[in-house]
Amino acid sequence: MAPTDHDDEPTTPTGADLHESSRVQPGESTTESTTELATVHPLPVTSGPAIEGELVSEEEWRLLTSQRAQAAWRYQQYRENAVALARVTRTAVTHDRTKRAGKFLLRNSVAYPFAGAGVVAKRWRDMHGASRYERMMRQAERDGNHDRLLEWEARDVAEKQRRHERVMDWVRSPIVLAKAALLYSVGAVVLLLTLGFILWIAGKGSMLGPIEAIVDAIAFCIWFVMAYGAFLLVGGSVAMLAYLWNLGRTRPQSTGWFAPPEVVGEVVNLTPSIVVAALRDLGIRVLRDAIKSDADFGARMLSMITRYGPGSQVEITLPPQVTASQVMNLRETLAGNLDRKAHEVQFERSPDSERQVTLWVADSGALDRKLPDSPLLDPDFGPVDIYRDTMPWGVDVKGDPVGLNLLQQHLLLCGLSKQGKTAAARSLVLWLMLDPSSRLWLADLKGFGDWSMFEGLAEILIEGAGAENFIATSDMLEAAVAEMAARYERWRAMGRKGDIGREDSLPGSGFEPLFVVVDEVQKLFGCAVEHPDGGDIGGNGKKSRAARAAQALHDQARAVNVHFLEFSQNPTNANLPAIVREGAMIRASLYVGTESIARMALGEAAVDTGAAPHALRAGLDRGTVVLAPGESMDLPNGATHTTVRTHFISTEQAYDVAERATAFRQNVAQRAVVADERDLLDDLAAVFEIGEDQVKDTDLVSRLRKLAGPNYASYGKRFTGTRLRDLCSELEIEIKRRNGYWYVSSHSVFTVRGARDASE
Ligand SMILES: Nc1ncnc2c1ncn2[C@@H]1O[C@H](COP(=O)(O)OP(=O)(O)OP(=O)(O)O)[C@@H](O)[C@H]1O
Repeated sequence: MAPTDHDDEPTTPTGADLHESSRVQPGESTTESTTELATVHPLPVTSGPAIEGELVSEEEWRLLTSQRAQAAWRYQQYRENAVALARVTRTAVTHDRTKRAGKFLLRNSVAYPFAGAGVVAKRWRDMHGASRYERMMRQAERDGNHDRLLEWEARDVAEKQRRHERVMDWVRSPIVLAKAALLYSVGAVVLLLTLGFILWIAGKGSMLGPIEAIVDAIAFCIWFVMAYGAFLLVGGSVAMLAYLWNLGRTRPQSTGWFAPPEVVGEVVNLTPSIVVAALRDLGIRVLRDAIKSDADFGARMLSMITRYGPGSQVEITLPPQVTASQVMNLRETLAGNLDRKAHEVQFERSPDSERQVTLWVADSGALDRKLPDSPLLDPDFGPVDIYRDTMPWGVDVKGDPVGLNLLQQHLLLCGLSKQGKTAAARSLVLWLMLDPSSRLWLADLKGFGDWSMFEGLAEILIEGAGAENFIATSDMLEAAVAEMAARYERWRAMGRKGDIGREDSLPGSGFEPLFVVVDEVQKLFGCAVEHPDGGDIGGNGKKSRAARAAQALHDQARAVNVHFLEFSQNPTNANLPAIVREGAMIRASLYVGTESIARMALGEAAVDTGAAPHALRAGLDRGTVVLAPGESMDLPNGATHTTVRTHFISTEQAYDVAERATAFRQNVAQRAVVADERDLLDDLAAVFEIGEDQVKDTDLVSRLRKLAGPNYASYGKRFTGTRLRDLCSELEIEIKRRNGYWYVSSHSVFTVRGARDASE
């Protein structure tokens, strides 16, 4: 009961009440008898016995007896109610569901119909104005197509003339129209009277019958419109609104703030409108104008958007006067427009056209997911055969494993300090050592123990900076040049020609794969130390002993199984001469500070086509390398580079792998290269995805490799798109060429396999 409520009904006192009332009389102080429990206030009863006894607190008593306390209590209740109401309202209004529902309502009731009206207005302007002609003329002018420009100019003039004549017709027409109306009316009356006369003669009606019938019909129409006009109006308006809503909903441009939830914030899939809007807002005027003036709002620039790994991919054909490089230079802006970070946006410019670019956009945060462990850490991994296997360095951003062919390739890996260069480089050398036939000469010019696990495995191990070590490293390079020359001589003396094969390079053959590795190589080329035998060690000219030796190795060592692997911090012209940089076939870079350093690390071609180690995040993308593998690896779609998240192998784990490599060498009997036989037809049938009609040959090669695993030699590094096509031709599987790419037909694969199975 509220404190101000009263119960006017007299209540019958119970025995206990009476007993109590007999002890406590009104006006009597009861303090003494009740001090232990509570203060008893006598209720203001004027006469008669107490009808009820109740224990109340001081506050309750005030509420029962004081008007002011009751008013204060009421106000407090109002305040609490108001605060609760405000809180509930705020929660409800700011709740995600309310926002979504609000956006849904506004989108469907306002944004779509208005957008649809915009489309109709644009179409109307196009149909009735000169804007279409002007747009086409501007486009032709941009394309430099003068014939088309003149043609559209002529059409524009003709259309303007036609429109002028129509306007003049309207000026002249009122008198003509009035005359015509009068003539038609008189004619109609005469006709109806004639008809009436015939009917009257025939005794079938009155003379004015037909005229009366026409008047009745007109009266009925007026009545119908007056009676049902409201329905017609509402029906027509609803149909019109539905038409505008549908037009607005299906146009490719986003409705901005009103857009459905999947196209703002944490975007998972790309939609054409998002890509077009992101391109439009890049700040390239020509691109923006081309999109705005396009009847399709720029959607025609895009191919179908497809899922690829943990992201989506789309091919973009830019309008004339816009180049892929212009867009790639605005990587950060584009990434921001797509609600992504720069490293989550990958470009591959088509080798065939400056205006074609493939854009891959990672799902938000997908590139920060944990990588699987390196296969090298599996205690059962190895021994490897570098003639057969590829090095499982990591996975590319699209989630495909990257296997690097390191045989007869020189390699350069660069990166800013503390980005994981040593770890990424060391995993390569660990893998090489898991082939018992590989030999290693190693110089670590930092000497912090990062490479000490190779003691016992490396025939030469130099650790530490300082003049002595620079001299020793320079000697090591020159010794490698001498070894190279000796191998050539021996090979010639043996009367052999052509490549050195696996059988020729077994341990003890003298042609074992030799890997000459220098970590922190920039110190060597940047040093100002003179060799005791004369000449500078560092420098970038012809006088530099180290640079001369490196160049000689790059030029000729590959063919005789001598490899040069360099790992360098921030390369500059001073510490990594161009003649040394350019000789490496495989080039890779971790995060570097600027595009110009990226160019030194990876070369102009890779950066020009979109490779961007400078777009990686310092510290966050440790171990992520942008790889330009040259011809050592078939990249899908003929790409020049890929981004690899390398598997991390810690220093302790590196010791375990090195121990395993040592054990393999102890029982060095070269294992036979036995490969399980696989069936290409079955494998091809397995790698086509449901609904795929045809797939590029190089994509199939990647998929087959993934299917068979890194140890299956037949799908190893020599298994290229060309090889696959040859095998398909032998099996009579249909291959087609389109836009410069080769495609294998899935239908043909299944048909050939079905025929084979039936004949078996
Ligand atoms: N792939 C990786 N994932 C996570 N952390 C890594 C990865 N690679 C390296 N790191 C960590 O980054 C730190 C630096 O690694 P590393 O020594 O390999 O870098 P660096 O580029 O060689 O540095 P510096 O050139 O200064 O020697 C190490 O503490 C290592 O634990």
